[in-house]
Amino acid sequence: MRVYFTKMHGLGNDFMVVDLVTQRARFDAEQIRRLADRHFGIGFDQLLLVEPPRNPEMDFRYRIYNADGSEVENCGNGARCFARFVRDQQLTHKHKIRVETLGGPLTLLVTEDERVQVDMGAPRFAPEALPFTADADRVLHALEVDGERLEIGAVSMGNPHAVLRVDDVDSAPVARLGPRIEHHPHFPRQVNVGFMQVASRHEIRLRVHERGAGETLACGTGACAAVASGIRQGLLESPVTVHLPGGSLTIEWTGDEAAPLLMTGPAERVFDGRVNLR
Ligand SMILES: N[C@H](CCC[C@H](N)C(=O)O)C(=O)O
Repeated sequence: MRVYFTKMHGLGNDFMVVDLVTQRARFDAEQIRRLADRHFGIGFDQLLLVEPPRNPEMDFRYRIYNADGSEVENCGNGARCFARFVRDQQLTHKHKIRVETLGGPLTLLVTEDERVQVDMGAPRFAPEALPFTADADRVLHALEVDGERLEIGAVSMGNPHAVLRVDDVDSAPVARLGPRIEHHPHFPRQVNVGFMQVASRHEIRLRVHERGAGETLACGTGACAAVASGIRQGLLESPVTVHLPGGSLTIEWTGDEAAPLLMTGPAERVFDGRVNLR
């Protein structure tokens, strides 16, 4: 089966985007893993499938799969690329786009300069929202990893995030601790792991070891989770510029736990392609 796709990225977090409004195709986990491979396939961090909405009040549904084939609830950089894609493909002419995701509804605003602002919804700190095995909702949780006692912020942005404060992201033990926390038994559905260096009250540096994809050049939901945890700890004030290896995002949040986080950043097209699915 021949399928047309577009390769896109948000600050280097890269995606294969497929229009399933005008095309028909089915992707299983094995196929996704093969397509995600950067030597034997197309290569991407996540696959984004654009579908008609199930709820008539929404404009689209978009499904997100990690490179390991797992379906996930939310993808911040992916949401910006999705918004750019549906307008470029003439699937909509709206500037305000409502979309269904596994993690809940999102509202995307495409600005005149083609930047995209995403209402990422409110953060959730209750451990069961991630899910995370903990006795109570805390600003910081103790987590034992290979005999080391860590303190983490636990935040759900629809998808689960553990946020670890470090003095210097460049020397942070991302490769060693990322996978160990991702697969820690206290995270029954695994977890994305953010390593946050506080540069000022309005600026952080961040690296993210992503669940199901490894360290990526940027993570939108990870940026939101780090800012939410940092503001809740009294370390940060909105707006916060988040410097990731692939570039910077602006995150706004009033600190009211019912209020949504707003994320603004770029979305780039790289190339269009065609692939034959088995
Ligand atoms: N790896 C994430 C999904 C992609 C999130 C990231 N690419 C973003 O921009 O938010 C998870 O398993 O929850």
